[in-house]
Amino acid sequence: MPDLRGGARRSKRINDNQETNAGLGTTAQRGAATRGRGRGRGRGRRALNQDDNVKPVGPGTGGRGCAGINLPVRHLVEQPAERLVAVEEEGSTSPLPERVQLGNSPVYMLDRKLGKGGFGQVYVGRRISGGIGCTGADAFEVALKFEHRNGKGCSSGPPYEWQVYSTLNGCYGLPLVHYKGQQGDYYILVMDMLGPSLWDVWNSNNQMLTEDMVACIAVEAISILEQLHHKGFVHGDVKPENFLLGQPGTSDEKKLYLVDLGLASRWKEAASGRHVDYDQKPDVFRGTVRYASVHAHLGRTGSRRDDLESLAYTLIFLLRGKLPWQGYIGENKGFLVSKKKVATSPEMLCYLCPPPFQQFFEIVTNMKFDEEPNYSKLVSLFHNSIDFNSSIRPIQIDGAIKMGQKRGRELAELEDGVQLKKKVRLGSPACQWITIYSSRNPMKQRYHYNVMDSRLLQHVEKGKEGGLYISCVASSLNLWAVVMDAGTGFTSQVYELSPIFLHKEWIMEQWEKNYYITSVAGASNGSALVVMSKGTPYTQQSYKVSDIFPFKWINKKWKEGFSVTSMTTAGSKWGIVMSRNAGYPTQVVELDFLYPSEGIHRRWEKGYRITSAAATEDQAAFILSASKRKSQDIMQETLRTSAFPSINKQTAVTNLKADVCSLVGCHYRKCLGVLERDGCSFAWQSKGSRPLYWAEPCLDIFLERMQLARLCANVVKPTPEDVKIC
Ligand SMILES: Nc1ncnc2c1ncn2[C@@H]1O[C@H](COP(=O)(O)OP(=O)(O)OP(=O)(O)O)[C@@H](O)[C@H]1O
Repeated sequence: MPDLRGGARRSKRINDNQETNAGLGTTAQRGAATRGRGRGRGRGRRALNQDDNVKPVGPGTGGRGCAGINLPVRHLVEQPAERLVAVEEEGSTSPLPERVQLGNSPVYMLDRKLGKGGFGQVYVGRRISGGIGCTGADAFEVALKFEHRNGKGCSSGPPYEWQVYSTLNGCYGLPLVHYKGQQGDYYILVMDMLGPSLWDVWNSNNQMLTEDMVACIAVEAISILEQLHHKGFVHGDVKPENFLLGQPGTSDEKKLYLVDLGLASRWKEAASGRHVDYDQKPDVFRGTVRYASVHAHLGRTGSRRDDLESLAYTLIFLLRGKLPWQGYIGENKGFLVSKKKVATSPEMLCYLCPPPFQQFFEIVTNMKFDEEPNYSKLVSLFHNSIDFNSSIRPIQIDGAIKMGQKRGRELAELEDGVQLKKKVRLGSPACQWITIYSSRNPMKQRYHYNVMDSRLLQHVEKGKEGGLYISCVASSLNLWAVVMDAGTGFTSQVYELSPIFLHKEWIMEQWEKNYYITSVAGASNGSALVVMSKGTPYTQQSYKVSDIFPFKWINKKWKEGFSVTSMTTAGSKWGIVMSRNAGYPTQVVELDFLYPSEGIHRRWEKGYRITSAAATEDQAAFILSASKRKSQDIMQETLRTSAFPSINKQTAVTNLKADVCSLVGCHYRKCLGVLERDGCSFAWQSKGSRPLYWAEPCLDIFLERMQLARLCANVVKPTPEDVKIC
């Protein structure tokens, strides 16, 4: 994941972060290319093209928080990645106005500084005359938030936060905004003045808060978020610095407020009331690295679950004084932090915290993208930590009390709910095969696995004799898995097993002969198996080797009309092959530390199907494509197993409980299942809810093998009409 690691480096070394291209062309043009002159990517060129356009931007560079200061990375949705990087210095050195008057507002004199974030500076504004009370439009002191017109949030006009405040003004738990306008070089918000932030309180309390206090913060923060979510927004930057108490010495001094709506976004569309669509853009990060949800690190569209996950980190931080991912520095800080978040089990994270905090964390990290949080259930978790009948509390919990009518009942239901859900963060990595099965017309197919280098030729030659071509290759523990089948449409095929990942000279030689890469696998020792075929629809091809998942490069090539057609890894290196005319009008990527089950299901629902997959020890990436054909017609399922899913493993189809992946076997565009015995293979597939089978070479063998197949989940004995003889 390039942007999480934040730093594909420019490289002149062959096979390191290199992009190599090929296309159909004349011999003369090819000649030019091999002499290293051709850089064009248009038709007719085959040129070596070092990639000089992948630069570090995004989550990895995003979390630039200095020690103690957690500055957010902010941008508007859909802005290009290049514009996402937070700049810490103030937008300008223009002096702030000494007096502020916006429209018909009172005149305020600038007084002491209240705080400063990555985007604005906040000062006390004291009315030069009149004023009553501490809050409200007539208050004699207000908070003035200044953002310079050249500041990073104001490139296209007033800060985005203004729009959000316009919609949300008056929402429970948010400070009231009384005036807004531009004066000189500054956009200025006039709002109620508040007191110290939870960060300040934590700091002045020996960097530790009591359970009682944090439990009160928890329930009140949940109720504030509920109100905000109810209005259709998510906050997007929940952290101790953004929770403020009321002014000291006033009746609001123990009241909790949430400030800074600069990263707020809609989870619900204003017009239709529908939940916004799921998407993942791995080069987009919004939030503050220390408290951001893992989904936010991965560039997924923000939704209600993300605010709650950030709240969980906030609470644990206030209680324990530290989070396990503090202390990372450098340009890949974002990647390291998100990796650590996934690798930290709830038990480790909540060590020494009272049980409700762990339960809260487990519930919110289990939530689906569009799941409606059960706020009152979440509040009820802290029921035993707070004396709801006492009026003396470290933090007012008026909001939580109002919403808490159902607490008793919810608490009982909660017990089951917590236990039923599976854990998403195991804290330890696992090693898995991920096999992708797609329905398609009957055809002959064969697979070999645990193949040593020296045995590869023998298997491939045998398949070739039977008219099969390699359709898919993968590697585990330096052994190869090869799928060969009769339905590839290839007319000729070559392959090379090379100690180099990927062997450019050989690939370019084959490109010269009009072969295109059709599958590729890298082993952990760095060697690679590259298969190149004739008879593909491709007209041009380009590949890239990178130390990080090269999303930016992929994105760039998508815009040039290429699609990802093969993908693999060797150790931590990625190898991506992209081709023109692959027949995929659109592609999306799912990238995660775990198998991204929810994302894949959401993409499936939208008609995408997995067409490439690869994984390093840290990350798994899936490319899903919308096909020109109705891709909804192709059924697809994935299988995760600890060993290659050979016959015996078929029984485990629905019983797998594995969660973390680090190996990928990709077996796609094929049948739903493949069984093989005595050199013969047969496949089963299901159509709709009714299973359909075919077998070769004859029905008897098929039926005998069904004894095995019947062990498979969802497989029933076929009726004669179901059976087609090949
Ligand atoms: N209404 C207020 N009353 C008192 N202090 C405030 C108020 N609003 C903000 N502050 C102080 O100013 C700081 C910065 O404000 P805010 O978070 O809105 O700015 P920002 O630049 O958008 O911050 P960030 O970098 O977190 O996005 C807050 O952390 C807080 O300490």
